Amino acid sequence: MLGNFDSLREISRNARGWSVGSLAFPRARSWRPSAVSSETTGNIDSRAQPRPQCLEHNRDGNDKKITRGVYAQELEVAARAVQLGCMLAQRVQERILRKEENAGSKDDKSLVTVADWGVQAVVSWVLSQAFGEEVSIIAEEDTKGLKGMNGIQTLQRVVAVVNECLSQASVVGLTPPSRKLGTIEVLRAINKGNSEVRSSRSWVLDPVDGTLGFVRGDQYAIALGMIEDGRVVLGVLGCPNYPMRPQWLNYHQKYYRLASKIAPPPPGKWHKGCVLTSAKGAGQAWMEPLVWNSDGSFLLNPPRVVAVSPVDDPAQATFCEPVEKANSSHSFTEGVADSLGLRKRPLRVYSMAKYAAIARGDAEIFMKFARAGYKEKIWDHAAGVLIVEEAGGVVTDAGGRPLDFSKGRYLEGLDRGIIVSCGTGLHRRIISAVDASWNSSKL
Ligand SMILES: Nc1ncnc2c1ncn2[C@@H]1O[C@H](COP(=O)(O)OS(=O)(=O)O)[C@@H](OP(=O)(O)O)[C@H]1O
Ligand SMILES: [Mg+2]
Repeated sequence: MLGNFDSLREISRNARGWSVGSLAFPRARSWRPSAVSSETTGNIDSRAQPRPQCLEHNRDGNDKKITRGVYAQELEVAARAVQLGCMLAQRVQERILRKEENAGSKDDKSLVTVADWGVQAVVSWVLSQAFGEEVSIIAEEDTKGLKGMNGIQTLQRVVAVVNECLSQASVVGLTPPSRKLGTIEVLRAINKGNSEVRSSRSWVLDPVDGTLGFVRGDQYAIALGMIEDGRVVLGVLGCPNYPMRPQWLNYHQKYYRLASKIAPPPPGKWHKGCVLTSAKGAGQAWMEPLVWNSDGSFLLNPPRVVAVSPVDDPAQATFCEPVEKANSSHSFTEGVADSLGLRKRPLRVYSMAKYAAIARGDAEIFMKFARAGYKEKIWDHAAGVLIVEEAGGVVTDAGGRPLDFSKGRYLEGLDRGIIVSCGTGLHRRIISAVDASWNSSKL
């Protein structure tokens, strides 16, 4: 196993592929031409863009590799880890909807499920295999809820789903562990998410962002970022239920599921689910569609470039916000929307799928104004901010300052709220509108 990130430069390449730590990546894994056909990608996006130049074709034409700057290897590992997390979470969500699994609550009364712990264990395991046991991971979950009489049964289900998922790691091009992980190993993997923040490099993980949406069968996200010297340098955002047709974002997933029962999507074609990726300085963001199989696994599709919307006229803009007004004041954003001249009704979506909507150009604005005293956590924003910025968007607090990821687990010093938009012109207008409405608001 490689001991540290510097060792990544020593990544070994051989005839079969390459490896990072003890993870082997087969040479022609997910970007074989067979997985690239329009049959499997479906009607991905009417705004689909030409293949990015960063997708290099090898001379034999049978193998494609992605080079995404200095963080290419980290991004590759992170994307695979999040894809595995998507598989795990989606299976648990199905079980919750079939009432075979349920959610519990944490000390702060927020929801937690087998998927929150399971995804954290899987992502942490993959990162440790790739970058060594001393990798620093700052993640949302701890193992308190897995202790005691009540916790032990949940823990058994977490261990089972983690092993179920890791046994299928080859779906994402990773080598499954040689034997099942034991309870102690799973607990250790989850606990690794409580590392101290490092000044050099720390991974930041929200294993299931938007847990409320998750248990309600709706949108949620798996968000993994990497912070280096206080700046987010890499982001991967898995959105397993993100619809191929963005207009479906307006509806709860239960309608989508109903429609899918009446007219099932053709097998092997993309209809929902994607993983967005980018790295600092790439100047681009990518989306990998997930083509779900009936057994809860998926086919990987080649990444394609996504970009923010070119719209800068507020009258044409769509703005998104959290579903729960406890998480962001709907009445305040209504006032801002009014004074900005936004005409469309707000798009209320659970989780960081809102960042995905901005990066993909499906919406132009995302605003979040939490109640006074609430401290935003870095894992709820890191991956989304990086992806939106690299896709051409802007993210600041309401004072127009970049979010500060250098102060530990929280976004310290945040001025009022978070504003995400597709461009600087629109962004300036939003900030002015927020200023104009602020003093008369009760926030
Ligand atoms: N009181 C309060 N105010 C502001 N924000 C809060 C608050 N409580 C929680 N959270 C964080 O919001 C995350 C969920 O954000 P969403 O945009 O998905 O909200 S919503 O569920 O659609 O309303 C949610 O992320 P998850 O815990 O991962 O679901 C929290 O980190
Ligand atoms: Mg969250």
